Amino acid sequence: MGFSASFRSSYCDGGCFLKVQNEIKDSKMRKKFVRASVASSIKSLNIMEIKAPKSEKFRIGVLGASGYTGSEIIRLLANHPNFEITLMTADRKAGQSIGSVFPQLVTQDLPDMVAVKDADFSTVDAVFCCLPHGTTQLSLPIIMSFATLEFLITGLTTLYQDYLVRSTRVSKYHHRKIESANHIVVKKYGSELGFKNPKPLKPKQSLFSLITAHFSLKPSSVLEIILIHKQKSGGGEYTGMGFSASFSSSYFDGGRFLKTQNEIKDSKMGKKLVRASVASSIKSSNILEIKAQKSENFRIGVLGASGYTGSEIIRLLANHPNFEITLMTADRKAGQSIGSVFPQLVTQDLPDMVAVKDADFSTVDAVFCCLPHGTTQEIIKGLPNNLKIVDLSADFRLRDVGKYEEWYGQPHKAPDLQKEAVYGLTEISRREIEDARLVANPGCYPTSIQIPLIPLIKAKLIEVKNIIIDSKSGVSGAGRGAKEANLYTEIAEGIHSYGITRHRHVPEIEQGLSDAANSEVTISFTPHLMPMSRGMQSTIYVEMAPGVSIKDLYQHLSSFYENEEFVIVLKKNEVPHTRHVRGSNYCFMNVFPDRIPGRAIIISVIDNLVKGASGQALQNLNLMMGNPENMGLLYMPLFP
Ligand SMILES: NC(=O)C1=CN([C@@H]2O[C@H](COP(=O)(O)OP(=O)(O)OC[C@H]3O[C@@H](n4cnc5c(N)ncnc54)[C@H](OP(=O)(O)O)[C@@H]3O)[C@@H](O)[C@H]2O)C=CC1
Ligand SMILES: CC(=O)N[C@@H](CCC(=O)OP(=O)(O)O)C(=O)O
Repeated sequence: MGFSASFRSSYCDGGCFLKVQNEIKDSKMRKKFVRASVASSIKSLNIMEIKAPKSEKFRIGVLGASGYTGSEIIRLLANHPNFEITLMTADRKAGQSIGSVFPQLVTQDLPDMVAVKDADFSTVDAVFCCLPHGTTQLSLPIIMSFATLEFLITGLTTLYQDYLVRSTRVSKYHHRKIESANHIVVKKYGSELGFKNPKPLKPKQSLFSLITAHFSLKPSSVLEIILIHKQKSGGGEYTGMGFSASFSSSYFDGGRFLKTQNEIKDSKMGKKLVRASVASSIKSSNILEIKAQKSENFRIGVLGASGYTGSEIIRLLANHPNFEITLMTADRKAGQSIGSVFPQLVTQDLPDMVAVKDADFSTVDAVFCCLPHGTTQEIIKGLPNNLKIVDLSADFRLRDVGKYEEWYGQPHKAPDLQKEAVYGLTEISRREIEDARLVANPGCYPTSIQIPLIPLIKAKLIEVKNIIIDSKSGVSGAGRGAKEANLYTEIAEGIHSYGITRHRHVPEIEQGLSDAANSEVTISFTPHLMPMSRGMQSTIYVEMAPGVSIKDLYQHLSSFYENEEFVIVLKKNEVPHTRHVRGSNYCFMNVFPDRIPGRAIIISVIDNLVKGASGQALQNLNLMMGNPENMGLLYMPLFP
């Protein structure tokens, strides 16, 4: 699978993208090639219905789920197509839910953690053992005592390797395990050394000594050893996985594990249901063979690909099943490759960036416009009018052209287009966005503020006077352009307010809140720059309407956003943190009583580059192109 990330399912039937459950049920999907990666956390769509039956899944246990490597396994498996977590253990935190221990995983529907001694290993086919060394040896016998479990363990602790590999006292049971393995993969520092058809171990000989002798390695070598066993039930085989970040891809053809290119080619995979986790960046594999046809994709342009929001679009689209980037523009960096401008994207096979004036827009169906405000109106005016456009700049957000000129200090260069633009706060304006050609993606501060306030104002639960908003942003909010004010020395080790009473997001926020209230709303808004690269928090102080309680606000927000994929009202008293939404499209929020009677404090957090910009933009383009709204967006937050 791709890096750190999330896959969504795409179901393609002869090039026609399937939207509704019935279409999918009626399609020939079960016989045809399908490029599917199934997310486990889809709430609002009917995709659950078309998930493969449970019997096709492997049930996974995570021992030590309350630790960092355990939670990273959970993050990665959130989008794994056929590994489903059915058991999680913890020690001090046994009995707790994953969301209470790792709020960034609150969206995952998982069992509570139990103590290892209480775990029922008959509910799993494989385990990731993420326990501290010194405890692992004690835990493994408990697991191994379940004879029915044809288990495979990827040791995340050195001690596990000690136990299975270095120990001179390999038990008969382990001898049997090793000998029955029909393939052993040995890795050193991530590189595969190979090692097939293991020779039988002599009594008391450790596997480690066998391997080090075989490869002439020093006895001190640290190796990762993966045993591949034939699976007793189901007739297939399964493979172990590497250390938490390196997943092996699995190709199943009628339950059979495909190993070589020829086997893949010769298989009936082209006609059968294939559940594949497709890596975009694995060069050595032949996954490209089974990627969906290019013609089934929408061709996407990214204008301003060399900026922060542009590169975030590229990161998100790397795992999007039917949006393919065919055009990218830059200004100063025109002519360069994406890998030279953003080395973290070097694995992406993308066209070089060109200047907007040299771009061939006949090669795209839709564009994300990630340009500075002030440059965007003219550029969008010049685009072919069959293109769908999501504009991330502020140039089309204000309906009142006069207000734009007043707050942005320049004339509006495309007032006609302004009439057509739909303001893209997805959860609020979904219907209009679906039919729009040009969507003005909201600013990051306005997103974090309007998501909690609009439902409360519409329901008349809060007063519209005296709304005080204190917001804080990471520095990426200011873009990648070099500015003295954004030097490390200017922003590290301190915070400061800016744009007090005159920040250009004021009219945008007031526009949205006034629409909700059906009357003019004026706010107090003070943004702050924080010494962090991403993240945004808005702390909002409001006066409740007469007779309204905190409970009413909480209940209304909870029910308003109950079926929303990306807006999460946390449990009572839980404080939203920016670090719990980092890299994801989630908005976490909560409501707290103020000490002043009748007032409430609302806190909402987003990642300014994702829900505050590129993630919401992708949500919008998904809607405009008829995709499920969450497609390509189920990246779990990156924490720590
Ligand atoms: N950063 C954030 O958190 C958010 C930003 N936004 C908005 O999204 C837009 C993009 O922001 P961001 O990515 O941060 O900005 P960056 O400054 O990081 O990137 C700007 C991009 O536009 C290109 N560009 C600059 N000037 C011109 C021009 N005159 N003609 C054509 N291309 C040009 C740059 O090319 P080159 O690198 O070659 O100079 C670069 O690709 C802005 O309007 C911003 O306000 C919205 C929400 C949040
Ligand atoms: C930290 C920082 O400088 N943030 C930007 C807002 C980023 C954003 O969302 O602005 P757009 O309206 O351009 O989309 C600012 O205050 O101007």
